Amino acid sequence: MSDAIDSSKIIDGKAVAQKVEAEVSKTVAALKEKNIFPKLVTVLVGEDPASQMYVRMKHKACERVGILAEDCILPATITESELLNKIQALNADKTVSSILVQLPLPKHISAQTIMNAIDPKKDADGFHPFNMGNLLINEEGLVPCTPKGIIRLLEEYKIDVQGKNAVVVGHSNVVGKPMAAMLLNRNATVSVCHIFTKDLKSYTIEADILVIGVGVKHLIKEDMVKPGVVVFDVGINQDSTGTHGDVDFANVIHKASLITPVPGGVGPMTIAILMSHVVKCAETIGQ
Ligand SMILES: Nc1nc2c(c(=O)[nH]1)N[C@@H](CN(C=O)c1ccc(C(=O)N[C@@H](CCC(=O)O)C(=O)O)cc1)CN2
Repeated sequence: MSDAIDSSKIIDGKAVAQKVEAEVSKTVAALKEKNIFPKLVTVLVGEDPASQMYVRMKHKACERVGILAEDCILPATITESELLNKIQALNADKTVSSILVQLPLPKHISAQTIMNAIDPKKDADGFHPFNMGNLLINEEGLVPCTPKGIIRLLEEYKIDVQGKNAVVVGHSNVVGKPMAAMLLNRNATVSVCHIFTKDLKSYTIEADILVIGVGVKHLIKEDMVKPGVVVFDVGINQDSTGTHGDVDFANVIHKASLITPVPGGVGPMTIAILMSHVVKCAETIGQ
């Protein structure tokens, strides 16, 4: 049963993303004074409508903050070695500061092989093993954008992580694993749950901070969380009734102290942080 919603509990990802973008715009303007023109090339393989939409959103964000954006659209039939050649050409192109390969890739291409080929200095997504490795040893440089966005939201809402029980549901390279590392770097006690976890509720019920990104609509119910929990919902599930998160928002909000909505929570932060990473790449390589 869902009662009236207390909007003071809703984490406003759009507003924080705007704040991040305003910071990025200033840095971009300062870089341009020094003849450094940050440029992002997005590589999109195939015609997945969701991926097309995310790439469009990234280009629009580039436009808002003054970053140059270029599209590289490739057919789903491209071979892995052809795609590797394209990445190598972008690595060698001195006008390109960042390269982003939109995921998922078609099944015949190994995403990890492609990530490994991107120059780590141009890796705005933070997926290269060099950048992931640095994250693990608490040398956070270019790190995956979604978990970094969640860290920024924790900071903006002044939520101390140290000593808290943080539960991450999902163990992908894009969200779950880097999220766990970032929380561990901030001295949370971290549990990572996934599809093979027995008795998910026995973990989520202990969470002070709960992050979920598994793509199962409303997996997290009110009875699975404790009062006061802070919830970050990374799930995007589309159906005929609209876009839904992995959390049963209308009911869980009554137990939570803070919670991200879907849409308008974590998603906009992913893109804003990406913008900040493009600038970071440009600063590092001087282009
Ligand atoms: N190379 C990458 N591929 C993928 C990443 C990534 O970080 N790098 N993450 C996801 C998709 N993604 C960005 O690429 C992404 C997903 C969702 C949003 C977003 O803002 N969503 C909106 C809702 C949109 C809707 O209605 O469907 C929101 O939450 O408000 C931004 C980026 C996988 N691939």
